Amino acid sequence: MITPFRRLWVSLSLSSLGDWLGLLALMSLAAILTRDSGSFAQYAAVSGAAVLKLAPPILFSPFAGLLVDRVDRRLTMVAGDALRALLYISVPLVGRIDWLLVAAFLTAIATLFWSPAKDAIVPDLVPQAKLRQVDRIGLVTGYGAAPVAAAVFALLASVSALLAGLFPPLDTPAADLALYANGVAFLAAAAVDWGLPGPKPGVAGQPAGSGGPLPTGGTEPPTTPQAPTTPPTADLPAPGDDEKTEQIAPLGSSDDERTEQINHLGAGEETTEEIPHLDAGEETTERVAHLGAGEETTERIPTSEAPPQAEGADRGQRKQEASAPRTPPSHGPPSSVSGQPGQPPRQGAASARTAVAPGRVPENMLRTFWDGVRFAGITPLVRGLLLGMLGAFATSVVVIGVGRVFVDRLGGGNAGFGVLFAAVSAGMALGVFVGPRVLRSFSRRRLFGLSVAVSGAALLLTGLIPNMVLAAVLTSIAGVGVGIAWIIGMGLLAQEIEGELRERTLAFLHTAARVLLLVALTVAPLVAGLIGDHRLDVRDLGYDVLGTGVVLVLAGLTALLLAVLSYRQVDEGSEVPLLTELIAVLRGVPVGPEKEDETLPGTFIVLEGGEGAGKSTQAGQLAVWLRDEGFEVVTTREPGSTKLGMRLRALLLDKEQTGMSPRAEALLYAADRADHVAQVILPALRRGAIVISDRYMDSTLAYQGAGRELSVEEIRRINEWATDALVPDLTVLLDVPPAAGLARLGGATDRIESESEEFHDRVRAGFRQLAEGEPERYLVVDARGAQEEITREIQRRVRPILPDPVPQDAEAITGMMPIIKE
Ligand SMILES: Nc1ncnc2c1ncn2[C@@H]1O[C@H](COP(=O)(O)OP(=O)(O)O)[C@@H](O)[C@H]1O
Ligand SMILES: Cc1cn([C@H]2C[C@H](O)[C@@H](COP(=O)(O)OP(=O)(O)O)O2)c(=O)[nH]c1=O
Repeated sequence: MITPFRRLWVSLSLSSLGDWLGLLALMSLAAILTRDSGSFAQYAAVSGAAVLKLAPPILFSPFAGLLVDRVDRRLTMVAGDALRALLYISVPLVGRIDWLLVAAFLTAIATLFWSPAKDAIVPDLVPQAKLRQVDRIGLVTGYGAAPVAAAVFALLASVSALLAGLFPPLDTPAADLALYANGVAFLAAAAVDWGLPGPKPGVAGQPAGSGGPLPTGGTEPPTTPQAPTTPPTADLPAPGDDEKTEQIAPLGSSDDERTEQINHLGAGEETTEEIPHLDAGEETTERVAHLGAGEETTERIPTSEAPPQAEGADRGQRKQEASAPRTPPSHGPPSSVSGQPGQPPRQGAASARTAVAPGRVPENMLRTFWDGVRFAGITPLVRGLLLGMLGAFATSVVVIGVGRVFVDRLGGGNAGFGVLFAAVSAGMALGVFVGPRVLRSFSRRRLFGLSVAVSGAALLLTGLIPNMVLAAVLTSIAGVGVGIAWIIGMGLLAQEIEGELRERTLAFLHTAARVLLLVALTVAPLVAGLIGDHRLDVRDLGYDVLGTGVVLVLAGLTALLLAVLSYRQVDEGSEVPLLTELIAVLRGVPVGPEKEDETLPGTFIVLEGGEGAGKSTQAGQLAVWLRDEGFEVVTTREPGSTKLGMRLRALLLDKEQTGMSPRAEALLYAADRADHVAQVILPALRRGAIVISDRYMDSTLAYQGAGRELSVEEIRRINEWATDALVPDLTVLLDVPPAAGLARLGGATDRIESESEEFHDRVRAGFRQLAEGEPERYLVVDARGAQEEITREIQRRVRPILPDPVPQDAEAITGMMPIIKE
């Protein structure tokens, strides 16, 4: 069955393919039609076609969005596709350059109206759970179509040449076939659009904007056709669905929707255990699946394995109740992101991206631009990133601007242009894809500068050595450089700035990229035309100086210069020289003499403090924030985060367990910690996650050391052994007078909480003493303050120690790559 969703997918793919193919074919035909009019006219025609096709969306997209709000979206889509089909077919039939230019402009206008109609129709056709997937499909079809279109173009050009060879009467310009094919693709898209469901009853005739919550972020209940009848999980596995990403709840979702999986590999047994997150002290149940010999079971067990009489077991319950009004506990599967409590419906990933999508935020482009420029001046890092990203992007676009004439001079013709275009765009796509994965232990900031430089060097060589095959290889390398720089730059920018400023800066980036694109496409061919082609004869050796080649060399040099400038701004000034670090990373050895032990890519943050200080609350808040920032976060706690730990916890907190000797108690906490580090913390840190633990070693030093009056030094030694000396990167001490903390909990309940007031006073003093000993590794916060203020204070302290981002949400960030066609 063809679902509306699939129809949409087919239609989007056809349109994207057609758009790219159209751009290539029009540029090619422009070159062919003006071949006899002198080289300058030829350059002007090629860049004219490109500019007329690309400029309207850049200049007018906000206005088109407003107009489309008043008409039927489906019909707008059908009309947009049909019109483009007719225009593309008309170009080779008329066969005149002036009509070609007019048609290029008109197709762009058609796209201008088609795009917002498509954006508005998406939420009507797609259940909320799939919006994210649609986002991704939009990106894949948007960018992925570029190299495919280029390949198709090269193929059609070759077929065309072959046909002309076999049947001389068919000797039409080689781009004709591509344009006809393009017309057919758009006709097909129009037919597919026709089959999309029309406006729903009640919504009919309503303006697109008010029915489509995507641009407005509306809060009406889901009205998608599938949503009410299909359970959210049932429609998840679909083509291209990525389980991992689905499990990561969309930005802004409440923390309790997320679960993490920890794999324990035991003797012949594999256990996948989903542990609860500490979200405002809330504990959810946990599902443990044992995969034994051919047997699979899923059992639900309570979080605390303590016997019923253990007071400790009630704590989770009580906390859950306390926080219930704020975020109702969710026992649902992690993927049920639709219908989230406390979340306005349909404010998923799709709207997160729309917030910065082109043409929406920059309502006043000039203001956006100006704000961006002003902000860019604030930090060197931001300045350097913008400089490098825009520079790399703009210079590589030059390849497309001069490419058509360049390959003509190299005897590449249409097929050659297709190959060149495919090389650049596939390179960019590859760069964006591998960027976060390449040289993981190498500094992201340095890799950023290097990628820009690599793309510059590749362009330089392309211009210097006019050879078709080399050009294809080198331009794809340039593309990879741009892609990597772009994805890393986006990640670093997102980490450096937040809130409204971030959106503005991203909007600026987007606008600037599009403007630069236009400038590069206009100016580059014209400069090439002005330079002209010459032949240098040095004694017997002749060298062809091509105008296009010179422009590529200039673009390469500019990119190299920008790479140096931006590298200077961006590099954090590590003592290890760039080359040393690079070589070390390539050889797979740790960098620098001081890091002889295993270097853990993750970050370890611990919250410490007395009872009721707000540790779980703050751990939850911190986790939500960091996840929104795109990090993988593991929240955990002591005691009791492993299977063994749960049993120890039950023993340790059971009030019936009277007369436990202090040393035994200290050793049991240390045993719990040893298991916790080995099973949960280290694996997460090794894969680069941020681990947030509610209590760690300092609790034992304070409670069993200061509180039980054992030797703090001895306990430290035992714990260093237990944890293999794993020290947190940051410990946040929430300092609160014991009475105030215990009062928040509504009185003492477990074995430790029921200790005397003096005991808790000693514990508090113990914590403070630890923090005073190592002020650079601690943040001490007065936990009597307002919860939100404490959260902000912690964020301020955490921000500088965050690792370079490895965006999991690569697709959301990729969305910021300027789309040429839209
Ligand atoms: N800054 C604060 N001011 C007032 N109450 C708070 C604050 N932080 C947390 N609470 C409340 O205090 C209680 C205990 O907080 P919790 O985070 O569970 O502490 P801990 O994990 O340190 O025992 C909860 O009911 C929580 O809502
Ligand atoms: C980790 C740790 C906890 N404890 C005590 C402190 C708490 O009273 C108890 C942990 O119980 P828990 O319910 O986790 O308390 P909280 O929410 O305050 O973290 O165990 C120690 O005495 N030593 C330790 O090393």
